[in-house]
Amino acid sequence: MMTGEKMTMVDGTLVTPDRPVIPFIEGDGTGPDIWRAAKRVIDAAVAKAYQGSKEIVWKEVLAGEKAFNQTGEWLPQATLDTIEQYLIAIKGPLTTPIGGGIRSLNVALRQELDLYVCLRPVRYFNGVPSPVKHPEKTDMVIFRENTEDIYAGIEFAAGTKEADTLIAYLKETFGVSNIRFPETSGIGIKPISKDGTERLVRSAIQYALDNQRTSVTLVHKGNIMKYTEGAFKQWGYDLAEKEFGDAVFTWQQYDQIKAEQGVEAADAQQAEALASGKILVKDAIADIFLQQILTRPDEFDVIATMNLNGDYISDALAAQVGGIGIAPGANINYVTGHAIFEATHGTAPKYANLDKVNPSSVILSGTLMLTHIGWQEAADLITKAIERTIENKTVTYDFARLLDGATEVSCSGFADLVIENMDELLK
Ligand SMILES: NC(=O)C1=CN([C@@H]2O[C@H](COP(=O)(O)OP(=O)(O)OC[C@H]3O[C@@H](n4cnc5c(N)ncnc54)[C@H](OP(=O)(O)O)[C@@H]3O)[C@@H](O)[C@H]2O)C=CC1
Ligand SMILES: O=C(O)CCC(=O)C(=O)O
Ligand SMILES: [Mg+2]
Repeated sequence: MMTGEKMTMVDGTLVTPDRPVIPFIEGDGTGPDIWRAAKRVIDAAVAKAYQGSKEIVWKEVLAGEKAFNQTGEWLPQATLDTIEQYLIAIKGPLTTPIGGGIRSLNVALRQELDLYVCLRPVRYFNGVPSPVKHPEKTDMVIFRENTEDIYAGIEFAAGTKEADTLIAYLKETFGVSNIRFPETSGIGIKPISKDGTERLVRSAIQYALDNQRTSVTLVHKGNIMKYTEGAFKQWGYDLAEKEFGDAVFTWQQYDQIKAEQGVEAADAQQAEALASGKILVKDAIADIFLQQILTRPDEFDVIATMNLNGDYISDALAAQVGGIGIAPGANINYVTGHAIFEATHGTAPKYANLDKVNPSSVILSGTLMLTHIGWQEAADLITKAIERTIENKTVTYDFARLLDGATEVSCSGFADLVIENMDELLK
């Protein structure tokens, strides 16, 4: 049996041995198909980039249907303990039933390991069919808060003792009178904290600085949800100015200069700040943001937002660059070093075990993982090989159905071609 070593965090820096042990969760539905394909591509890229001097030692951990069938538990403690111990993991999608049954295992993993950033980069790959005229103008990186919001799962079904008690408490103690149908209302709670906002916005701005990005947009519905989403915006601006000082220029500063010195002075100071390379920290209300990412996507760069907005925005932006088949993601705690890499999409159950769907989202989540552990050469090799495979119009069904002259290949067939194209690139 192959032996490997644990990844470690030393003085805030991730240390990667040459043979790191990385736990993986296969996933439900199409998970096994796409995971098998992605694993082969990741292994091939590492082998080719480092000629055998580095290798990932995979360690399977169970979650979802496979875990339930084998252990009677959906998310065994042993899985959490193993990821906790080995720091980094990668997973296929896991099923969440609608309206009842178990709560999301995907969300549980993020909460249990306190993976507070959901990082979802959205970029265009040349040749991918897209519903917009200029998909290449979409190049954004979503920082979605991953532990709070309505997504925390604090909700009570209509007609239960808990819902009735909460509704009565709201009415009697706070004088709440606008629950339209109190007898038949379910109740959900939306916690948004200063701590949670600050660590998310801090990570987004730091990312923008480290990756030569130009702006960070705080996306919120703060006009309506004032003390949750509105507070997110306020805490975000305050954090930017307090912790990043001269490295940023905010719209809050712009408004202040405008109020004190007029619009021309504000425009001039903003122009000067941006010309000197400062990051612009701005905000957008979520509804107009969803219009503007379509009408003027080049005005947005890094996006910082709360959990539910981030969920919607991820799929909307993925569509602009060709769909969910090519949308990678990572759940990260930058302080402890824990991270779980996973596609943006779900289990697509109707395609399970057909060897059909696009494995790119999990493969590209693998490149995020390789970048995260410092193996950039292997990550770049995969990205270039995917670019070439798509340019050759050898694509899975999702792209083939929209692309004239395309050759449709299977999930595993796409992985084969990506691996072949790595060899071509290395010639
Ligand atoms: N992080 C996770 O593990 C996530 C889990 N889920 C869970 O997944 C389950 C199914 O969710 P659902 O809402 O149907 O969303 P899915 O993302 O699973 O699928 C929706 C549609 O997206 C397209 N699609 C998804 N994956 C691929 C792929 N790899 N290649 C090409 N096209 C793809 C398919 O479109 P088409 O029909 O047009 O071919 C599919 O029917 C639910 O239980 C949900 O809770 C959902 C999101 C994230
Ligand atoms: O956990 C789930 O089932 C859905 C989660 C989701 O859609 C997401 O995180 O993007
Ligand atoms: Mg989603």
